[in-house]
Amino acid sequence: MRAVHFGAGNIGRGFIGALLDQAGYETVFVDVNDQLIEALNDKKAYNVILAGANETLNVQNVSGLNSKQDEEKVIEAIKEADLITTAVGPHILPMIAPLLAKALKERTDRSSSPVNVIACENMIGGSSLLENHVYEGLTNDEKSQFKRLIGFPNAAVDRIVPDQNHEDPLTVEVEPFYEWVVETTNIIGDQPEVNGITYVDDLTPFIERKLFTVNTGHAAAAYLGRKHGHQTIQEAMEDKVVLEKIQGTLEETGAILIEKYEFKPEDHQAYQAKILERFSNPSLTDEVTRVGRGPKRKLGPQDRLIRPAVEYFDWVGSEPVYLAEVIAAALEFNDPNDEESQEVQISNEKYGPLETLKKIADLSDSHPILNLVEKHLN
Ligand SMILES: NC(=O)c1ccc[n+]([C@@H]2O[C@H](COP(=O)([O-])OP(=O)(O)OC[C@H]3O[C@@H](n4cnc5c(N)ncnc54)[C@H](O)[C@@H]3O)[C@@H](O)[C@H]2O)c1
Ligand SMILES: O=P(O)(O)OC[C@@H](O)[C@@H](O)[C@H](O)[C@H](O)CO
Repeated sequence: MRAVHFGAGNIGRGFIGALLDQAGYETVFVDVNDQLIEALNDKKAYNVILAGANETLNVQNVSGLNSKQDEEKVIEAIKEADLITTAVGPHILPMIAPLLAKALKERTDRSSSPVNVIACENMIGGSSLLENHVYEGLTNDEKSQFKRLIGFPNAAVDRIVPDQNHEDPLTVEVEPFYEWVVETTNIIGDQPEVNGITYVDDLTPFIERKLFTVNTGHAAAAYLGRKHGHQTIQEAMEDKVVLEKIQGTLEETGAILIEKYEFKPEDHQAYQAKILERFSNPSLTDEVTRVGRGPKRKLGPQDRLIRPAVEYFDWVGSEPVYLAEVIAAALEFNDPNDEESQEVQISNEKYGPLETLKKIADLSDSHPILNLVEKHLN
């Protein structure tokens, strides 16, 4: 079986690539990083170290292509693929869509064999977003052909993979835990057979539980950790003041999730506890700058901070004070190497942080979250 995976980065190599190899796929990684592509073609294998578990997986049957320089080869690989996956980041999905569309058009012109495209990104509806971008340049006939042959099932992926620093650029150290949930609704043809994928009929509770617990908690640790002078998530978790605020934030998102999806409170508490333990994993060093990257995206209306903060008023009927503090810290997150954080800082200076927040988070002038956030702004 053959897979094409866009994004040979941390989650691409450390999670999706590893599971695809175990399931018997030959994987072509498509990326723009020449160092990674050359190393993949040179070695045809790489190591995934399970941090703290004393276990290393050797992932084989892999190769690399550059999405800009090897366009024809990417198209050929997509024509032959049994599965297509991505882990490039939500902002890159629109950029890979034109090449994907071109390749899928050539594929559907010649073959009636169906294929599924699974976006493994931290967002709600990642595959649907990619599908919309892929459909942008299609004629109505092409759209109906795609509807018949190309599935875009949405997914939730969970595994903490920090930024890497090894002599071999392909080696990747990951936490042992993982979860990959795929929605059956939009699958065309057979479900991809990958050990480790859990298929569900409705992804909504799974993606919301993951994004608004793992990623909201992580964002709290990163932004409040940075504010309190910490370099890593592990250091932030050791600071009692920060930890208490992370726990408070998770209680707020938990209250919404329990109410909305009727999760048993004790099950959700166990889920939260497991996540806090994962954040503290002493075998990992996860920089607050990685976890806090892209604050503009993370302050978006559907993302991990604003969506639960806004929903808290309706579902719980009181004020999300911890979420408000994290939102304020996200607005103040200043990493010179992070383009989005710099954009936010420039906007803060020009228009003020509340105006910046209103614009990024698409909030009305009178939204009650604004007053709560203001209390925590320096
Ligand atoms: N790292 C984690 O802990 C983790 C866990 C779950 C989900 N995710 C999600 O997975 C996605 C990737 O995150 P990551 O941590 O692996 O990031 P990363 O930066 O390590 O990897 C992204 C890869 O995409 C490549 N890329 C960029 N532009 C491209 C293009 N036009 N075509 C092909 N490849 C391109 C980059 O060169 C890089 O190798 C994100 O959506 C992230 O939210 C990450
Ligand atoms: O990848 P982002 O930027 O959306 O979020 C940063 C981290 O919270 C994230 O990568 C987690 O490590 C991951 O989602 C764990 O499953």
